[in-house]
Amino acid sequence: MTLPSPDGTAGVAPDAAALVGVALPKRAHLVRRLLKDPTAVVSIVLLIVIAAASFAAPLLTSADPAAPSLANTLGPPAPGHPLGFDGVGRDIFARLLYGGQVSLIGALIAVLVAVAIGVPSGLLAGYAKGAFDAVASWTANLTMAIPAIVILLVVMTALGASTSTAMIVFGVLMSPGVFRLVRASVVAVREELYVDAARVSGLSDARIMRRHILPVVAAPTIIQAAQMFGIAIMIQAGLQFLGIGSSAESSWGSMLSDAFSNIYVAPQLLVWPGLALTITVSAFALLGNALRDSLGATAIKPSRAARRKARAAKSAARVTPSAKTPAIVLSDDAASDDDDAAADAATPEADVLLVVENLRVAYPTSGGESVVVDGISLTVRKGEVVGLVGESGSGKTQTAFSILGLLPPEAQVTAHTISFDGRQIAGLGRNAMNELRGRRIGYVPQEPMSNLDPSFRIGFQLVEPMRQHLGLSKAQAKAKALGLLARVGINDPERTFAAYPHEISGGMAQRVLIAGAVSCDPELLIADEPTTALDVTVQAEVLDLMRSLQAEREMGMILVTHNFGVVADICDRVAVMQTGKIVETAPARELFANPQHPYTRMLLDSTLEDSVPRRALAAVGAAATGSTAADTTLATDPTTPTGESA
Ligand SMILES: Nc1ncnc2c1ncn2[C@@H]1O[C@H](COP(=O)(O)OP(=O)(O)OP(=O)(O)O)[C@@H](O)[C@H]1O
Repeated sequence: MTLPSPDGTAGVAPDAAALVGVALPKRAHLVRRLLKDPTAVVSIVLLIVIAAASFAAPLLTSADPAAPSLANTLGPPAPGHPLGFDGVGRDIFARLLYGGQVSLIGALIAVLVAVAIGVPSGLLAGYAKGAFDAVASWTANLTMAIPAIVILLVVMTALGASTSTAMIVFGVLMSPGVFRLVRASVVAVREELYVDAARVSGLSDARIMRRHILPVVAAPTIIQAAQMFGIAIMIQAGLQFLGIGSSAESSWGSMLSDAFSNIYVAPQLLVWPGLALTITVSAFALLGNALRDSLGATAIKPSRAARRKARAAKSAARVTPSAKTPAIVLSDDAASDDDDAAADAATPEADVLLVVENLRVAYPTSGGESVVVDGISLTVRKGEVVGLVGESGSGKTQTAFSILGLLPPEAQVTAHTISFDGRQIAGLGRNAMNELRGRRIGYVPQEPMSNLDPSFRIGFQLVEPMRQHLGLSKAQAKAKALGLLARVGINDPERTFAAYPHEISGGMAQRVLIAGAVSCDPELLIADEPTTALDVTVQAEVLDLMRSLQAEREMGMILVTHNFGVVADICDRVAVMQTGKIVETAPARELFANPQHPYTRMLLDSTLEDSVPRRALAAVGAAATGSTAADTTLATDPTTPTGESA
């Protein structure tokens, strides 16, 4: 007896696995594509005819499929009995039609049970991971390891020979296949940056699941369900053939059984149930294949290059914000240090927006721990732009993610304080952080393309957080989104609003993300290398946009960068990071004029050394950005070293 393989990659739906991570296209597109595929059309027509004939059986024949007649035993076709009689004189045509009902309903029961168990458990296990995932995966493996036929025999013996019971049990036995496939789909998609972005924008887990995860899970599940239908029909016929199941029911399996008992005298009895089974099962298999082709071809996937870039960015940062965030342990002297930090700011405390004091982030290693942020302190005032500068691996992103509460669960985070607008946010629960992220703290990521969900239009992705955080109606949120798109310099906001991410350029995508980040009027914006992934000609424009948005909204801003050109262009104050420590903090002008720390001098030297100042690209560009020629050179021609610091 064939059951779905444990990993969902062979057995019931070998090809469904290829669709892991692929979103379900719009229904109209799918139907149109299916109708263009002759295989799909033939299989759908066949299935409709079979289902219609089965369920219209009382209209098509007046014969009783279960009434034996010794006088008609193995009788030939007769008026009203077009296919003749079986070994006990029952009408074959009636049995064939009513048998179709039993087969289709039985298969439907099995598939519904498998999907009802497999989909929710797979979603939960893949999304939440942890203990539930471990227990569910273990249970699925165990269930797959037990021979289905043995379980069916035991259950049927204990509960009675009913086809429905057998199919419910079979559905339970098939559910691990669905579970594995759904779990794999969820695991694949939850690692996508656009899911991280949705989390950063403060969307709840339920919404992320419904909007971003479920559409991706739907495609492979539908394909697998089509394949499971065929298998369930075969299994059900097999059980009936073996005599397991109700003998009062007409079924294709029991017709086969009867045909085998009379194989030497009336071998033609095999033809009708054999044909019915072959055609129905083949139609389901062909439909599954056609669905796979249609879903695979129409699904909108991020380009390979975008995926490669996203992977590279992820492995460089090795940060995977997860649904679970590590608890931030507050040091005992939190209150007093909080005050100290605010005092350090040398401005009235009312101006202080963010205070980070003595933040430390470490990861367990085989030999102990690796400290990636080592006791840093940072203050951001209202309306101030603080640059966090340092070479690759110095801990900038880890610092930003600590503030956003997005470090992976294995991170060990301690801090005297992380306070936002006077409120301690270190160690806040997920819901409380969701209230802050996206609403009061915006985030602009490094990888514009990967942070937009490829299966949703731009407009939808902009509107959703505004509706959730600001309680706007659809129309209000759309109006605001269009205004924002225009504000961030997108020429045709309506067109971009209606576009999918693959239909816009990287520069436009970054503008869209900036629009999204400021859409709920945050007081603090954290921008993690927002121009790194962009073409140099677009970098200056995007920086200019960020600077003007920041000024007009008086947002505090942390700008993570390794580019001193960007710092010169936009930052009021700069904190220089080296191997997890802040080695120097100074107003930007002072830092450039008189760097104190040797590491800062080294970074500045390596940025400026030997670089030939270029003329501004065009007077318009310089005027637009308000930059000097030297600024433009710095901003567009960075030569900052990128070696991993120890
Ligand atoms: N999950 C993790 N486990 C162990 N180490 C990690 C993890 N995530 C990040 N790190 C390490 O933390 C250090 C700081 O990483 P971080 O991403 O903050 O650097 P960065 O200064 O932002 O660099 P870049 O400019 O390349 O993004 C790096 O050495 C990185 O390898």
